[in-house]
Amino acid sequence: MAAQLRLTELPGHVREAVASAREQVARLHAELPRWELVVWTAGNVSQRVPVPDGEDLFVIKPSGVSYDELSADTMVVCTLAGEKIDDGTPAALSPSSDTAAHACVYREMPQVGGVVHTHSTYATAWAARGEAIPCVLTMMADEFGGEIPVGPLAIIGDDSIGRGIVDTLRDHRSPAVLMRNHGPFTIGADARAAVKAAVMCEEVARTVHISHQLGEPLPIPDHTIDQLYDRYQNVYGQR
Ligand SMILES: O=C(CO)[C@@H](O)[C@@H](O)COP(=O)(O)O
Repeated sequence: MAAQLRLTELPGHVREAVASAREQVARLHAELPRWELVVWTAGNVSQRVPVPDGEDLFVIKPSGVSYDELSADTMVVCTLAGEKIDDGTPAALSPSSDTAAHACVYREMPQVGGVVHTHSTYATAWAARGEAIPCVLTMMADEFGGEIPVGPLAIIGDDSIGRGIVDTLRDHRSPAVLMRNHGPFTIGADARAAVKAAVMCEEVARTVHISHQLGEPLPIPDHTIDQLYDRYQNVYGQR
């Protein structure tokens, strides 16, 4: 625990931002079983807490806690070094086992406000083959701007998973990466956007898998992908 950092001693606006992030992240974890992206506790969501004139923090779920037992009060607050602060939760309550990976993404990609990790079945099946999901659906062009790339085999325990995510996505339009032999990690402007990317990643992984079983999916020309991506990112929905 970063003992020198105590939530109760932070400025009021930071404490309010932490409280809001805790509510959002706790609520968003319910989306993982809702969209059948996880079994048991095998997935996690986090959100950055910007700290003006200081180092940002982030909020992440506690490790191994059932989704129906999660609440805002149990969301763990960490530094960008991935260390739990004195956040009011029991000292023994450990953050997600993927905290180092989330922290690495937040340190290296300042535009990222949310990170999600699941082992959703079809996306993880593509990850097991180390095969990128080709951009053969307009929905993929819309959300991912091209293929969903594969990241390296990296073993949990240090920030090698995080470095693999950053090295793969840093210069890529996709908000999702299939970490080889492991599963998808997604990023977004906030946790909700990262959860959406995880939902869409599993949906297109399933569709392209089914298409592959029946024949060879047809590629979409790059200029068409660009056109679809631009429309979806800048026009689609309510502005
Ligand atoms: O993939 C792994 C462990 O290998 C983790 O993402 C998964 O079990 C979820 O762990 P947490 O409950 O977030 O610690």
